[in-house]
Amino acid sequence: MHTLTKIFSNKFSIYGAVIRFASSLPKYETLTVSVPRKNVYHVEMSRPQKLNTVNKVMWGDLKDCFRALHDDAECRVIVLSGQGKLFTAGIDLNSLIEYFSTANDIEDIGRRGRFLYKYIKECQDSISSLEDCIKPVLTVIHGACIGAGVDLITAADMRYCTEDAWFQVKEVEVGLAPDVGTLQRLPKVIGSASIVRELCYTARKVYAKEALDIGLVSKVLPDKESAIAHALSLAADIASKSPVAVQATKQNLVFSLEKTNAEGLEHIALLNTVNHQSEDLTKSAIAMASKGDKPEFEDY
Ligand SMILES: CC/C=C\C=C\CC(=O)SCCNC(=O)CCNC(=O)[C@H](O)C(C)(C)COP(=O)(O)OP(=O)(O)OC[C@H]1O[C@@H](n2cnc3c(N)ncnc32)[C@H](O)[C@@H]1OP(=O)(O)O
Repeated sequence: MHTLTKIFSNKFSIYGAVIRFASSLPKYETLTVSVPRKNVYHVEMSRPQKLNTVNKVMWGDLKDCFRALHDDAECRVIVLSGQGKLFTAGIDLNSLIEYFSTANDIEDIGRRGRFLYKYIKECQDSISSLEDCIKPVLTVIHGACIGAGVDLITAADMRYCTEDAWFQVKEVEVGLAPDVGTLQRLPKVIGSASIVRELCYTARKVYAKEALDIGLVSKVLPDKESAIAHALSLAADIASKSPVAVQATKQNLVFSLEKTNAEGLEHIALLNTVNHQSEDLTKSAIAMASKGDKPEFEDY
């Protein structure tokens, strides 16, 4: 057997798959990032002992991580999951209490309002970083996905869950109206205003089978291991395609959510005015026409 392993500065390649050394990956206190497949990045919420609850540090880490991956040319697809017994139990209620108590210490209503507004906007930015990231984000949900978890997964591109998974828009039960994305994105994800309102007003749990029936998830897998394997395999398939084409597709899908068809069409026409000149298109077309090998694409 000839030598198939090449050493680079911060990555190595085995059988053509470039794997980054863990030491060269970004580090976060509440997230773990790995590269299990070529160009596929796995982000895991890693506060299992705290049920992956979203505290102040995790709000910041999520935003920093997805912004970094947006700019990382080697990263083409991201899989997001949670370590431990469940995906996430939502916002860390202790950090929520701390935040309210800090707000209450501010005497003036105007200044208190400014403080609260800034906090909500920071949390919104953190969730929106998944949608703003130009790389497709697949989520794998096991156990429970509560409150802020629903905000998080609805900002992602695709959702897969395990048979034991359940989802809960729990905010009204803790005296809040959801304010970091669920009310905006869930209706677009599941398409039934009636079901969205029922879930948001009652805070009832949605179990895996119903989640599949209403289109919240694309597929239910038996357990976490098979769900992660399924997501990684899909991610690897997407990562093997032209990153120019995949990323323009996400950009235009996200843009078109808020726009008329005419505006969406104009946007993709402008994007493709540039992208039709990409070598990816030529490579793909030649491979298709000649029934040749699957093309390899440069990082983007
Ligand atoms: C600007 C605002 C932005 C975003 C707002 C988002 C709103 C939300 O996210 S609302 C949803 C908040 N989350 C919850 O209400 C979940 C509460 N937890 C539970 O219902 C349960 O813990 C469970 C997730 C169903 C798991 O149950 P179980 O397996 O029986 O474990 P427990 O014994 O209940 O919990 C273990 C341990 O974790 C602590 N904990 C659980 N959830 C939270 C939480 N969200 N925040 C902080 N701590 C949490 C729980 O108190 C236990 O702690 P011990 O010290 O071990 O007792």
